[in-house]
Amino acid sequence: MDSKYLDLLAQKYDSEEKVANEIINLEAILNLPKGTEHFVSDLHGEYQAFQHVLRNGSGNVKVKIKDLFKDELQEKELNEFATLVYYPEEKLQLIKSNFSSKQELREWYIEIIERMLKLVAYASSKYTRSKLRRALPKQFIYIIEELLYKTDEFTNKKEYYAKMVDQVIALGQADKLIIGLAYTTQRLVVDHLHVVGDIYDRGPDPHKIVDTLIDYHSVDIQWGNHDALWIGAFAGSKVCLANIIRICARYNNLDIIEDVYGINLRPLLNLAEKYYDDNPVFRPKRISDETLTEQEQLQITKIHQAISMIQFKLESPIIKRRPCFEMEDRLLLEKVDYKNKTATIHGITYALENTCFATIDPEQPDRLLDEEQQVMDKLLFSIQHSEKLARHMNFLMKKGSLYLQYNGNLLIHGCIPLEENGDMKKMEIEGKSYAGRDLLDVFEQYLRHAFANPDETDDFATDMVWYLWTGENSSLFGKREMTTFERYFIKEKETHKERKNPYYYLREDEEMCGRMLAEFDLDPEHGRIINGHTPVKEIDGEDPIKANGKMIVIDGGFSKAYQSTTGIAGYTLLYNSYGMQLVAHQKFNSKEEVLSNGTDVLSVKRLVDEELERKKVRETNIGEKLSQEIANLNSLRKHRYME
Ligand SMILES: O=P(O)(O)OC[C@H]1O[C@](O)(COP(=O)(O)O)[C@@H](O)[C@@H]1O
Ligand SMILES: [Mn+2]
Repeated sequence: MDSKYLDLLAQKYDSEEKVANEIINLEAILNLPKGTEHFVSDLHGEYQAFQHVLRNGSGNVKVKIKDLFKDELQEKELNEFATLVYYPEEKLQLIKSNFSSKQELREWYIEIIERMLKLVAYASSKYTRSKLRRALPKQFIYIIEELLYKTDEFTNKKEYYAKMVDQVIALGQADKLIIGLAYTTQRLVVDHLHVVGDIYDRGPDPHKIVDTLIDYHSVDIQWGNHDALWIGAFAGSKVCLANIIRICARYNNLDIIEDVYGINLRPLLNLAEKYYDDNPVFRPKRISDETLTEQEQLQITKIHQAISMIQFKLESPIIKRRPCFEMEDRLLLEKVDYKNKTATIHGITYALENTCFATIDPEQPDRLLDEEQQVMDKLLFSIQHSEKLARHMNFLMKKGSLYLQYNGNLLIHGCIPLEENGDMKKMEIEGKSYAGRDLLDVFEQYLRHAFANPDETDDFATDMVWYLWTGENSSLFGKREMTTFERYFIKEKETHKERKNPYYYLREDEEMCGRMLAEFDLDPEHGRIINGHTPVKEIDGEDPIKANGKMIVIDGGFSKAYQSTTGIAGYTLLYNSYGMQLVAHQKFNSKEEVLSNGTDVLSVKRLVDEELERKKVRETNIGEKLSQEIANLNSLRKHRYME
């Protein structure tokens, strides 16, 4: 071992006892059961539903409550208590309004505090005390620890404990203590969270999800295609920017752009008002409850058209300057016969409907009008100067990656591009050929380069981020082409089809999954691939657990827009020391509903795999790091304190 490193270590552990202490501590931790990992994906802006699964730990909180109290509490009381743990602030208000006397309330407090303490003790039983301490509400650490670790076999301290709780209540601190204990429980049931992509688009509150993740105790993200699109916009890609605005308009979410991220849409609106009219296919999708006025709908419809046409125009020069993207098929504006309103695609001529080509010069269909150019310049400037967006995108970059190997599993949003015969699909980039893991690594390098150089807007790296959104070989997209243009303007459904990469049927095969795991240096025998991106249609009998459990697809439709296709409201995956369980969530209506009638979203658990022996920290990624630390400490001990 490097002697300089030992010197540094010796500064921290400046006596043999200190070194020994730390070794004892770490060795002991290695023998604890592994922490619970929680996987979610395709959240698509559905903050409330996401909050709910986070707060109930995908049903884990309820399990713990039942374990502890099933003999003493009725079903209704169990549910009430669970709701108190999920939404302590609101539930406390509701419950407290039912008490008529102070005495009644006081008795209730005593009972609930006792119950909460039992729950925290149980939920933390597989963690160290120091980990529990970190999860406790700061202002109550001392009191909670006293109450949690009360060992009063000689009953000398009975009154002392009772007085403590009494005083908490008398001094008006009971609510805060209960709230703190509820959040501690939530935090303890999930040790680490994985978000397997697609936080953004379609739903109303992606920013609130990111804010929650920023404050979350332990999290990583595997970017989804929609997340990459937002990163791309912030990194300077105008075509990515046009796409995010288009999708926000389509789903009636322009306030995310305008109010949340502070981007002025006025110039775009002016342009839209000037060139566009009503158009049925560009009307916003009605997925939010609030009703828009006719005037507002019309405005969005016009913006939607304006930004879509800008998007189509912006795609063209990129396709032309990047032959390696092999996207010439997508030069659709050039395939249009503007006089006859038809387009010839793959040799077939189709009539175009609901067109909005007012800003198109048929001679140069991809030329932006000066006005369009100016609008995009302004939009790009303000998106790149949005402080809030900067904070959110920096976070996605810091915690995110294209894929992740974690505790033996491969986490990836979309796919590993494959040939039909199962070979890794090759892509030629700047004169070099890449496939499999190398391809994904080079994609990630470009994305990071683009992000680090926001002033370069037309360079290869920035174009590459757009390719990740829509290119055939993109591991995030995984389809032959994105048929946005066709779906707006052509009636014939055959043109809407987006052919999937062979990965999506090959992943049903166990051996193929093993090959992909091996490509990422993971053990095919024990590892699994955790995927998002393609909604699993339970409604049609599709199984999210594929390839004999080697492949788990957890896109179950948090996105309300997709729930009618999937038939459920999202999957989450839990991986604790006993094994893996997939949880299928039923439709989540609202927090208010949970609060008022105590009903929880019914979740159905399915066992993916049961460990024969409980998995320990030693066998995890963190365990590996700790073992390395132990080795270093042993070497310090040997070379500095024993020789
Ligand atoms: O349902 P919408 O809003 O039209 O979006 C459809 C588009 O979204 C995509 O499915 C990509 O989004 P996902 O990553 O959520 O699948 C495209 O392939 C498709 O063109
Ligand atoms: Mn996706």
